[in-house]
Amino acid sequence: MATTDAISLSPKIKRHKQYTLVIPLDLHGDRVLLGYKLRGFGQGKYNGYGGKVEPNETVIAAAVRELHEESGLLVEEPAMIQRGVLLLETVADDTSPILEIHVFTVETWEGTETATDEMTPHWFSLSKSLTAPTKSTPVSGSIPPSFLSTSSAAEAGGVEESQPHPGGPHDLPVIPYFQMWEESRVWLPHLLRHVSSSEEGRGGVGGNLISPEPSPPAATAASDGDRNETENKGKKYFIHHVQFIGGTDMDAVDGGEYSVWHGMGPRRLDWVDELPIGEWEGRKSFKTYP
Ligand SMILES: Nc1ncnc2c1[nH]c(=O)n2[C@H]1C[C@H](O)[C@@H](COP(=O)(O)OP(=O)(O)OP(=O)(O)O)O1
Repeated sequence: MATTDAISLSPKIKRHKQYTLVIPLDLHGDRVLLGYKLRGFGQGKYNGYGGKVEPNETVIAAAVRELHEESGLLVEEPAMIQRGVLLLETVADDTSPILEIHVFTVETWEGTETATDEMTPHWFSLSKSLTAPTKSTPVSGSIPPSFLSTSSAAEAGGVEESQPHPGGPHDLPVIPYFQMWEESRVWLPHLLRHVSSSEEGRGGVGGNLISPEPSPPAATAASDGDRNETENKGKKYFIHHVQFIGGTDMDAVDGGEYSVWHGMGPRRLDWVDELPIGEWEGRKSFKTYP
């Protein structure tokens, strides 16, 4: 509980640097698409698709562009469903901007997910990924060899389309939360539960694949904003505010190295009716939210 209550954001003036992050969801197939980053910032991690918002580009146009460049999937702007914002701040370095990452999901697109030289696509089970696993959960061990072969091919330099998992959605692995950016294991299970519970009400998400009473959240998730999950139900967007204290990413494939963007410190996750996007637009200073 302390982690969500303790955050006290830097009163210093900091620039915001805008990014996008898009997570394709195949609700009827009970699947979530993530990319495995092959190079650059975040190499060796799974994540949604996204990147920097270019000067004179809108956030939503950047989301559409990055998704297409990195996955081959083509969506129209109205198909982008805005879900929330990550505000990531490092206190290990006074000069780094606040990363303002706008999170979207998409449920319809044209084209097929394709490996690029930056990302290889992987489908994960939606209903099995509603709770953040604890470190001891054998997440990567649950990924069958046939599933990994796409990534190996692309890592070897090939560009190849991912194939549906032969065993169908029931055989898809749990999202490997410990091979993602640290803050993802807090907000992503919340978002997936939020989407699933709204879909359940509409009779969606793979028919009966989502159990009507999902198993209780793991301890890590429970301390990060679950307290008000029931009362947050009608709210549309999340704001996840995290301070990093700097450190070594021990979960990285290569053992990790020191970075100001490691070491998740104080954080809070709030659900809101409206995102104060206007307030952030072009903003050069940073004030405590809310
Ligand atoms: N903690 C953290 N730090 C940095 N980036 C992220 C996170 N968590 C995240 O989810 N992300 C996301 C935000 C973006 O979607 C990507 C990072 O984008 P990046 O690859 O740096 O941007 P590009 O514009 O694609 O960069 P180029 O390599 O093309 O220059 O991760």
